[in-house]
Amino acid sequence: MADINLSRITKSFGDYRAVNQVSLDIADGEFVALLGPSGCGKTTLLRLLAGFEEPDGGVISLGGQVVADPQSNIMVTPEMRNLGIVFQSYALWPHMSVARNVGYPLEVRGLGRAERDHKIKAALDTVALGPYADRSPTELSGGQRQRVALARCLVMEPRAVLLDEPLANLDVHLRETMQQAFLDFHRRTGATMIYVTHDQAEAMAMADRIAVMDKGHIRQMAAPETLYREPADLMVAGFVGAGAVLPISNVSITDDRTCSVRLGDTDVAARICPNFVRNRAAAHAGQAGICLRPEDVWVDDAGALRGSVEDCVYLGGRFRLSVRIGQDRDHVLPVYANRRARIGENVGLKVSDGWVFDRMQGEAA
Ligand SMILES: Nc1ncnc2c1ncn2[C@@H]1O[C@H](COP(=O)(O)OP(=O)(O)OP(=O)(O)O)[C@@H](O)[C@H]1O
Repeated sequence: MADINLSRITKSFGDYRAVNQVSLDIADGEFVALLGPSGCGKTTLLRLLAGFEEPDGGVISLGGQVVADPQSNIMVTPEMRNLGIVFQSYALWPHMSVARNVGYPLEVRGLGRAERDHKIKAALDTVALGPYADRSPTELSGGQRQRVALARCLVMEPRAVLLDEPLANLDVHLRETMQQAFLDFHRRTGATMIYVTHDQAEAMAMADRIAVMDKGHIRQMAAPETLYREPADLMVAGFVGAGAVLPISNVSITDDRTCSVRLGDTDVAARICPNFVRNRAAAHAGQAGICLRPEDVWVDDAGALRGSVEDCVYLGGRFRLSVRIGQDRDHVLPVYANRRARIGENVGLKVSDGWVFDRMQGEAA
């Protein structure tokens, strides 16, 4: 397997820049998710990596080999890049058995029967489909078909595996099972994996790091827990995880890591984004925002932050409320509670943590 480096990659379709100056370093064996809303450029970036699209500018390297560099007229074809690709449609041949589907790329390469059979068996065992070798793909469930597609990509011993929304066609229950199958596959093979999705829960559950994309740019690339706890900007804060971002005007910076924020009639201690500390002006220009996650806000009768309950959903073990707060009641916070609340009920809230950042950060991008 190989590391992957993208340096200032740009790709336009007509006047539209689908991928804009994207740089990424992915380590050998890493599982990276490309996450972002529809049309943000995820698939285009994957196609550029695979060699189905040629960049307008920038350099792509796989395992130290430059595979695309328009300035030097380098464009290595998809076949020569040796990448495994798994799409949401499984692209299996219905008239071939599972084993033949998996072994077909080896047949095309001209490998002998014995070597092929050995590799097919190993690949099917990796995705726990050994006993299904003689079946037709039409006799398999959607999840099993996707595992055949994974095995087919594994027999080629690719430098990396690219996955484009591979679970999009599966129902919710099967998606969870398959997430585990992908994780097992990653652990067993140590493959470098790049996984495109617009589903943040899927990305959070599987990836070592997530690159959040928006309008052709990478907004932030970090471990899932860092994206969740320390989003770099408003887009990331809103896209990753449940929570709310409230505009705030009264921020007292305590030190490089913490500050105190006025929320309603109460002061809340919060963590602070390093960019924000450097750009203290943001605090005074009305650009500051606080990101509050539901687990950091609790209903407490003694809480000085007051609001009215708009919604109450039982999650098993606890309730999730939507509480409207603010002088003009113009913000809604997702909040956890131990008891059911009435719609319209006036409740007190306690805030145990928050993340303060510049809401305008990256807006010009
Ligand atoms: N071949 C093409 N010709 C013209 N425009 C294209 C082409 N491919 C992609 N685009 C445009 O580039 C932008 C990015 O598309 P892309 O498919 O990369 O987005 P995405 O993030 O994968 O979206 P989705 O999650 O909906 O698949 C979109 O606005 C799309 O319409």
